[in-house]
Amino acid sequence: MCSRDCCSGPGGSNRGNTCSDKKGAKAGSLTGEKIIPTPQSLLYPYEVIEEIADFITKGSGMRPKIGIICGSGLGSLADMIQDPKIFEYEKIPNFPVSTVEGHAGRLVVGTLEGATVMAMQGRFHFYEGYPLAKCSMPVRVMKLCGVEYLFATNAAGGINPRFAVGDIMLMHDHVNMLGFAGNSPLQGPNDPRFGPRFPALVNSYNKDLINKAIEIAKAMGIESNIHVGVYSCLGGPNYETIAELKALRMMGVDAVGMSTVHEVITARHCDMKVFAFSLITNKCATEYSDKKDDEANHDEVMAVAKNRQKACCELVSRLIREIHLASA
Ligand SMILES: O=P(O)(O)O[C@@H]1C[C@H](O)[C@@H](CO)O1
Ligand code: HPA
Repeated sequence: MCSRDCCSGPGGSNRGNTCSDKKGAKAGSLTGEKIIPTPQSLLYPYEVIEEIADFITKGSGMRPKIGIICGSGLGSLADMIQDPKIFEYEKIPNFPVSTVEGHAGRLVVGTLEGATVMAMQGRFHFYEGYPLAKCSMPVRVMKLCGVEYLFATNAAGGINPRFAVGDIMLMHDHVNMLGFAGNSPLQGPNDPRFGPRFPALVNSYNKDLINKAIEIAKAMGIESNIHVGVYSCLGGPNYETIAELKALRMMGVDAVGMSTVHEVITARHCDMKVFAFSLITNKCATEYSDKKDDEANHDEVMAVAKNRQKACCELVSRLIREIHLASA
C-alpha cells in the first residue's frame, strides 16, 4: 500500500492510476522516511487529466463550453440540465469521491439554455483530507473537455452586516487564507500546457458576467438581495471563531466559506472566464454573545440552500442563456 497522498485519504484507494508505487517502487527515502511529500502538481499529471477528460467527452459525446460547480445544497443547479449524461464520481477513473452531505458526487453533462454544460454535483474540500490540487483537479478536467467558462457556487457565512440570510453575493474578489498559509493548488513543478508559472489574479472574476448577473437580478426582481463582494476560504471543517470573523471583516471580507478560491485559481491559471457567487446561508456574528443562534451549522446551511435554490437556478440559467446567445 502506498503511503502517498495519491493513494491515501478519503475514498482511499488509488483506482487505476498514476502512482509509481504500483509499479513496485518502495515508499521511503534516503533518510528512511516512510512518507514522501509529493508536490501537489505532480498528483495529477497532464496525461491523467487528459484521460479523465477523454472518458467524459467520449462517454457523453459532448465538448461542454460551460462548467458549473454546485455548492452545498445547490445540487439542483445540475438538475436543470437537459438530456443529461451522468457520471458517478466513483466510476470515473482517478476521480476522488464526495464525502460531504449535500454533495451528491456525480458529474452531469448535457445542455442548458442551448449551451453545452458540465456540472459537478458535489465538490471536493480541503477539510475532507484532499490536497488543494486534488480539490481543484476537476477544473483542469473541465478545461481539457473544452470548458471556457467556470461557474463556481458556494454556501457561505455573511460577515458584511448588510447581508441577510438568503442573499446572493456575486464574487468580485477573494482573500486566499490558505494561500497566506503557504498552500496553493499550483504548488510544485508547473506544466505550461495548463498555464504560466506565475499567473496574475487581478480581474479574476469576469466583470461583464457580474454586470450581466446584476441586470438579470433586476429583471428577476431580486436586486435588493444581490450584493457584490469579497469571499474568503478557510480550511474548515470547523466554522470560524468570533476573533477570526472580526479579523476577516477588517481585511475587507464580506462572506466566508471553505471552497471556491482554489478552484478559481486553477481556472484562471488555465485562462478560463470565471463567474462565482456565494449564497449567504447564515449570518456570522462578529461580537461575543451567549446566543445559540450565532452558531453556524450545516443543517441550517442546507435548509437555506434548499429554500433559495429556485432563485439560484434562475440566475444561473439566465446568465448561461445570455452567454450562449452572445456566442451563437
Ligand atoms: O461546498 P461549499 O463551499 O458550498 O460548502 C460550504 C462549506 C462547507 O463545505 C459547508 C459548511 O456548511 O458548506
Ligand atoms: O459561516 C460559514 N463559515 C464557513 N463556511 C460556511 N459555509 C456556509 N456557512 C459558512
